[in-house]
Amino acid sequence: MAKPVSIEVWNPNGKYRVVSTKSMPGTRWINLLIEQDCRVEICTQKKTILSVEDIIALIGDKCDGVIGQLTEDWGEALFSALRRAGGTAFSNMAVGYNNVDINAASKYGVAVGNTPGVLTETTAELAASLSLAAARRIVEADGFMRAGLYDGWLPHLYVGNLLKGQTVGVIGAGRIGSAYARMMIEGFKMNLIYYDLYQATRLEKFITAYAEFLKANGEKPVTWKRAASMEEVLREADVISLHPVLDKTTYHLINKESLAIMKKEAILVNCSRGPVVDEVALVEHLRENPMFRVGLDVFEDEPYMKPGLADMKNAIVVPHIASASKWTREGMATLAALNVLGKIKGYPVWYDPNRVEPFLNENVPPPAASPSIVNSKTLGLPISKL
Ligand SMILES: NC(=O)c1ccc[n+]([C@@H]2O[C@H](COP(=O)([O-])OP(=O)(O)OC[C@H]3O[C@@H](n4cnc5c(N)ncnc54)[C@H](O)[C@@H]3O)[C@@H](O)[C@H]2O)c1
Ligand SMILES: O=C(O)[C@H](O)CO
Repeated sequence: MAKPVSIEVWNPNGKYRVVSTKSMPGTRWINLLIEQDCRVEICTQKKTILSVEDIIALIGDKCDGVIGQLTEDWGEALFSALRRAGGTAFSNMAVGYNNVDINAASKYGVAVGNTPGVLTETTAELAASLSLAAARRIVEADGFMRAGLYDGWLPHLYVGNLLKGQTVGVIGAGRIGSAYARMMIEGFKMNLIYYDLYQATRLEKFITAYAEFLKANGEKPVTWKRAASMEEVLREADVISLHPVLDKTTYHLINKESLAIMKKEAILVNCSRGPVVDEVALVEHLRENPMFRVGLDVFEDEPYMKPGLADMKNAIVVPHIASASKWTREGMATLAALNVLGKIKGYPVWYDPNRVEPFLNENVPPPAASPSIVNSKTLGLPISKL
């Protein structure tokens, strides 16, 4: 028998019981649920990662829907428990849902929501920050200053790379990968090479138009190329940023062999998911190639780092904060709550998960729809015509 889990309750007399496994930023998401007759229970347990047993205890005997986190293992055990409690709705407070077994959810008739779009620019900005920090050795230089080692300007002190005119490589040019590419191209006039299973048509059009603009103003135009293979990107790019989903095709996409074909002074950034990179191979590569630099927001065995990584001066590491801006995190909470609410109330699924802005305007009520349900087709859920 699992121990009871501590909770905070809002609107105790609400008809529908919605559980959030974590406190989430802002209050709009709570208010939206309360306005629609939900009793909201927020787990207040002082434990960062909840176990399956903890969550089963939270679900209890009657639960209509759950808002969960990417650190939780949402599989057979949790979806069957949710279904037994009468629940049909779950949403990750994240766009990535590799922690969720979609087949198990669909088997129990549970809709699975995620939070696309609201975090695109915020995440791309962190990838751009890591790219810059690595190129200009900002973290190393900051440590040097704080250690009191600076005793005057020197021609060789913390010399890094100029991004202008270099090539940025993007693996996975979806929402975030494309936003990052635009930042690096428009901001730093880099050239692009990308690899994705699909053509990034809008991105290509943007760069073509930007190149025309530069040319018309007497500047060197930027260029773009869609690579036929990921290896082509790795060979040619000076800065490579990883933005694919994590699935069987992308697990250890970056490994000993792929690292070996990258330029010795390349920069690698990962703001996707840790297991996209073989971290043991990466530590080895960083050790053998001191001019190779890496910026990591995610780790293979999160929250842990593989042995040796923390000692590498050519690595910048931050704790999975790519989507951590106030506006984005509040928006993610709102989208996750509305995913769950929409299913409970029998609303349709929003017609385009790439256009979620109408749900984020605090001055008007959100559309009566679930913003993004990833198994909507399998469950045969109706799509909004709004
Ligand atoms: N670090 C963070 O805090 C953070 C924040 C947001 C998202 N993410 C991660 O970023 C991922 C991408 O988010 P998004 O909104 O851009 O999703 P998206 O679906 O718009 O983009 C993912 C892209 O990856 C491509 N892809 C899939 N398999 C591939 C493969 N084998 N090789 C190359 N490309 C492949 C897809 O075609 C797609 O274009 C999420 O799934 C999540 O895991 C991390
Ligand atoms: O997938 C996601 O959304 C992130 O990892 C957290 O923002």
